[in-house]
Amino acid sequence: MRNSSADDVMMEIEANKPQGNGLIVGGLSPLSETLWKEKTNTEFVGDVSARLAWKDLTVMVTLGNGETQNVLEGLTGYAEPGSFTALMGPSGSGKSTLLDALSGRLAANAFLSGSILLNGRKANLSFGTAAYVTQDDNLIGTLTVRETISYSARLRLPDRMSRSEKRTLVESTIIEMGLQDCADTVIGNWHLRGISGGEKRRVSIAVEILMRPRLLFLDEPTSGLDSASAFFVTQTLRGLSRDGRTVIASIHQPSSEVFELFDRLYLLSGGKTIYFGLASEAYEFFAQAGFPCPALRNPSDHFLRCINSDFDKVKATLKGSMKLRFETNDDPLEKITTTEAIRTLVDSYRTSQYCYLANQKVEEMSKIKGTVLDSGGSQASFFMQAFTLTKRSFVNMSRDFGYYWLRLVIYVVVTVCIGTIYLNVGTGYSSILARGACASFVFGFVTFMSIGGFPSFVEDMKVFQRERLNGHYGVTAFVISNTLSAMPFLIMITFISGTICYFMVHLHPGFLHYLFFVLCLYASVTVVESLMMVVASIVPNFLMGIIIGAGIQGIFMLVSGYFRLPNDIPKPFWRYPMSYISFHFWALQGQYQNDLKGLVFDNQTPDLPKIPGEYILENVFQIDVKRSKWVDLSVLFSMIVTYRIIFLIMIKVNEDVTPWIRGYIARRRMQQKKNGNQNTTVAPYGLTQSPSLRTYVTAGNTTTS
Ligand SMILES: Nc1ncnc2c1ncn2[C@@H]1O[C@H](COP(=O)(O)OP(=O)(O)OP(=O)(O)O)[C@@H](O)[C@H]1O
Repeated sequence: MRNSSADDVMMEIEANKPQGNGLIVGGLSPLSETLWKEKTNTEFVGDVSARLAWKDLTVMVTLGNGETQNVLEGLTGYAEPGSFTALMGPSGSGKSTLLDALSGRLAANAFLSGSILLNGRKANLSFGTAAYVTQDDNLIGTLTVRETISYSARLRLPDRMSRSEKRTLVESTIIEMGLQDCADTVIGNWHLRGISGGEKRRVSIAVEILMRPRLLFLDEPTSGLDSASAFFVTQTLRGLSRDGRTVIASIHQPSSEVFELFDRLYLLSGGKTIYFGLASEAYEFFAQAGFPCPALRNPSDHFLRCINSDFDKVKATLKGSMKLRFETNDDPLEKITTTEAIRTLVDSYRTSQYCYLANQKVEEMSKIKGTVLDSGGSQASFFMQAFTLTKRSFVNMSRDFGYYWLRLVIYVVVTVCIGTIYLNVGTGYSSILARGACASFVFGFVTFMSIGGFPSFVEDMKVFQRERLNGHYGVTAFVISNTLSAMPFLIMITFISGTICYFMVHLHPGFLHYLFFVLCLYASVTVVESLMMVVASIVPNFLMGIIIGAGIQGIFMLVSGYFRLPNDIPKPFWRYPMSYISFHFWALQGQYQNDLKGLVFDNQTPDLPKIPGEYILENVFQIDVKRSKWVDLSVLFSMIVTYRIIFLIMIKVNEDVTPWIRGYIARRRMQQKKNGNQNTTVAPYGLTQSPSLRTYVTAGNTTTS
């Protein structure tokens, strides 16, 4: 069977190959060519298009009880430059798994056998070699479409590329994706009305095609869109493929207009191939197999109707006249079960010319060793990445009312309340405890409110995970930018609220005392932020994260030395190490000294001598007065650094160690099951674990498909 339309396209691309200056770049538009030239100093670049082939691909997953399940079984297929391949099948047929297997993103409990070849070589596609557009549009809601694409360009394009060149690339991408009309509209979030779902999807695609990747994977790019938006998105994808790119997308339920845009169709059911070939010939295949598409039925609906075994359950539950109507219908599908139809179609495909041609083509493709495509990840320097991320994050924080502005309002209100309650606290006998309680409330409850930023951290983490997996920037640049961008807001919030509190309560007078108080408040709030970032990297669900963060802070508060005096805190666990780990402990110790040292307080009765602050510190609050309060402050700052380092380590662990451990556990379970029950299916010979990042990327969405 000849692929006439794809061949025509290929000829067109061949004819358009730019030549000259000894440089030959295959199948690229002038813009794409610029990027590839930027990437290499070699005289001869060669054909950089991506030919992807997969042979006998089997994916087996281990379930919680150690049982195994084949999600994909012996799939063979290919995707060529200049063509748009659609993966279709009923829910649970393995579309996402095939896409994940091809892009190197399988879950840790999934094991892969067979081969995946990119340009005739074993493929290793993780971190940016291929672009992957996920189902969820994890974009920053406060940025406009143009800003989103521009920041992405600055994050990844080489530093030596001029600003005007970068701008040209951004503008051309906006035009390519048909986003001109909404270029200056914000993406939108919970309080900002933004662009439509279809436009969001196109922005997600625009960001991924900026670096002109040769291979583009998309997981259900049309899901949740109305038919017009779905058509527009699909047409854009087809347009992208015509630029010499290889585009593979899983599509759930395409309309007939959308279906007509597919070049090739990979139809799956229960992890088996039902059909692979030209989309336009699927109609003929189904007719040959005994399931012709009835007149007036959308072909894609018909194909999915034939292979969706859920229809058996629907038929079984239909009673009476409806059932009779089915049985008297001429449609062959109404006479047999879907399971039987699937079996017939799988067998028909295996013995068909389509299968024969696909195998032959894959054999051919595996013999030709083409260009090794390097990572399509960032080409910007570390400093450029860190600078751009800091700026982007700062802009987002300043525009998102819920990030810091709302907190500023609450902090001001709460500190005015504190100021009113402890107004001019003085140096009377009763003010000794009042000062202690005031400090405890400020460093306990006021810092606790920083937990309110957690939902925003979770959103940031989702964007980071998407961008990280597509190789946009490194972990260190993200951690540094995150720390720097929040700094001005935290300084503003803590200095404004700290100043209100300090002057209303009339704490120990003197500039250094004031400075210490606000610095201590700033450090404590930043420690809480850093702690919550660590929590966000472990528990990306915002409700669970807030509960865990609140729990940790509650425990820290208990051992701060206010609710139980330091010497009375039970040893060894609560006193050592818990009170030393608690930032409240250091903040309170420092502030008590800052406030009381040097002051003299009235005694219980006027005839008794006045009480020096040092005496109170040592005997009432059990504070070590020999230790400088600045030491306490330095400990708080070192905690910020420590938590940020833990945050960085946790991200690295999530990326590298967790999938490895999960894979190891899955193997162990499988082995144990095998030992306990010889009949259980176990990994066939040659099954290898795939490079795994899928759990990591989906963790934020609490789904694995
Ligand atoms: N890592 C995994 N662990 C356990 N089961 C898995 C795993 N990955 C996939 N599966 C199972 O394999 C089957 C195919 O899943 P997959 O997500 O690939 O289907 P799909 O065709 O993309 O479905 P949908 O259209 O609903 O997203 C499902 O039954 C799913 O539960």
